[in-house]
Amino acid sequence: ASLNQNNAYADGILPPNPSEIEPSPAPPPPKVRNDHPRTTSAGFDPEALERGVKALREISKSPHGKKVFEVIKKQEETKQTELSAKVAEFRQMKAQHETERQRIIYDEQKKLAQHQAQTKSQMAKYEDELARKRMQAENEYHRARNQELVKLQEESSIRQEQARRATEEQIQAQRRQTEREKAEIERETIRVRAMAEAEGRAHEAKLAEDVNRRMLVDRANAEREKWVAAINTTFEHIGGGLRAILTDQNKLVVAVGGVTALAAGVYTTREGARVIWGYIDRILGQPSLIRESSRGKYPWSGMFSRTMSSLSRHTNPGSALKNGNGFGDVILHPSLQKRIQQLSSATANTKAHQAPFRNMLFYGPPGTGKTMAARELARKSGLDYALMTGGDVAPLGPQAVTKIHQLFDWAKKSNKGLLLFIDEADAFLCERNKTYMSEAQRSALNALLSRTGDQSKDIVLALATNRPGDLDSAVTDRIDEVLEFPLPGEEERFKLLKLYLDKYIAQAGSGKSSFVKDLFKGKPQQIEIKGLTDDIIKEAAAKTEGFSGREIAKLMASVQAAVYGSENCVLDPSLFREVVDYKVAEHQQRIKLAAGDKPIA
Ligand SMILES: Nc1ncnc2c1ncn2[C@@H]1O[C@H](COP(=O)(O)OP(=O)(O)OP(=O)(O)O)[C@@H](O)[C@H]1O
Repeated sequence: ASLNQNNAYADGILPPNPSEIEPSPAPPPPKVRNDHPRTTSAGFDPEALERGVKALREISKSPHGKKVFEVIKKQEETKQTELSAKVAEFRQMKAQHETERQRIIYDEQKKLAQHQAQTKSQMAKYEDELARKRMQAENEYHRARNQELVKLQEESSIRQEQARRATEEQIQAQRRQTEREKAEIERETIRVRAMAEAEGRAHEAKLAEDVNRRMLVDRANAEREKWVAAINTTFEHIGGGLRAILTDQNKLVVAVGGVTALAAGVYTTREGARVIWGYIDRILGQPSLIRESSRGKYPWSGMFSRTMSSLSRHTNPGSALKNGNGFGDVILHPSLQKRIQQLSSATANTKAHQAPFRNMLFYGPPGTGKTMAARELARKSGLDYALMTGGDVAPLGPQAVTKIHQLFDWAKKSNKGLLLFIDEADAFLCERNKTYMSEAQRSALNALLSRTGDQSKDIVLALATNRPGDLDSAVTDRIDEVLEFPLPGEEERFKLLKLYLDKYIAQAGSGKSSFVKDLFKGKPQQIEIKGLTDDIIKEAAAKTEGFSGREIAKLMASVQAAVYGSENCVLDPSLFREVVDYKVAEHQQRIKLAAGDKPIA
């Protein structure tokens, strides 16, 4: 039985049972109270053993002893049978386990195969996808390339078109140039003819003059002889006198003393006059920084011009109201004009109430009428005005500070109050921490700042600049009114064209031009204007978009020159249009050059 049991353990069917491996101990005998235990020195109590031996002896003596052993044997056999059944049962279970394991392995392998098949199909799908994407990318690339090629072709055709247009324009420009040259040659021919005629006339005059000259020479000879005789007589007298002086010592001393005293007197008078004049000039004269002033160089020098201007205002009362709004010859956008008018009346009232003046800043592109507006503003507000240019300060070097103080001292002397207009203010009043600014310039700016620190009752400061952003912050802080002067709009250009047409062409050679000019230089030739309607001028105003007031004035001066260069001094629409077109092309060319473009050959 123990052998079978051991086999079952070895097969792993039965778990080892300690109770079965060790023989089960005999049931413990009933405990008897031992009041006097006999124990050895090692603590062993042999009493229980003795009781067991006694019980075994009793069993062997008993008649049923044999039976007891047999019962035990039978019990042992029953136990072994049970154990064999259990072993068989465990073997069956093991077989079942094996079957189950095989099934699981089979299932696992099946799953693995399925998984592999799935992976394979996914791989195939992925590769297919990749191939499709590759094809798509290739298609995209081809399409982009095609587009690029199309674009390049388009650009090349545009370039060809531009080149064709440029060539056409060049041909046209050359044609225009040829026409202009032809006109020039014609003009030159007329001029040469006129000169030849003039020369002929001059030759005739010369011949007549020769006869006159001969007569004059005869008369002059007679006159000369008369004078020579007179001089000879005079020198004879002087010689006699000198001889008398040299021979008489007293007379010689008196003569030498007299001449020396005379020379010393002349020298002293001349130097004294120079010193006194310098002093008067310093006290009363206009500072050198002022380029133009309504006060004149000396207090008395403006009298004549003031009288003349008031006379002309009386004889020609419309002169100040030329553009129909009482603003002289200045043509501005109505809103700007209104603002300046308000400012001038405010300034006039300020002066009447002895209140401090307000400083102004005019900014905008060059030639838009800033200086003219400042002059008009001063005139309308009843102030004197003085004009200086910021660019004049730097060349003065260390003297600039003195000159600035001199300027403000002079300005303070005006009884009416003075509008000090500083043109190109950015050249002088630019940011102080700029590296290229010299020490002298910085000091001059500081001098101006110190003189304008408080609100003044004598001086209105009006600054004009094309670059307001460059001004020093301390300067802009002193500004009360800021006015922008934009390029003239179409309506303003029309008015400007009419104004300068009237000034340079209609009035050219008429009695309205300056009296003094007429007196000394002779009248210019009168120009005849034919068929120049308002519509043609409006057309020119539309074409001259982007022109400043100065450019329009120059355009009309060019029209005047073209008219004088023409055969009969007549201004007709075709000549007017020709000059306008030429000037517009010139303006465009200038803009292109300014933008860094190359000029068209
Ligand atoms: N608004 C305008 N009305 C009439 N004429 C004008 C006007 N603007 C400019 N002009 C003409 O241009 C010339 C220059 O004008 P002005 O000196 O007033 O311009 P500006 O703005 O002060 O120019 P800059 O900034 O170059 O000093 C004038 O003499 C005048 O012939």
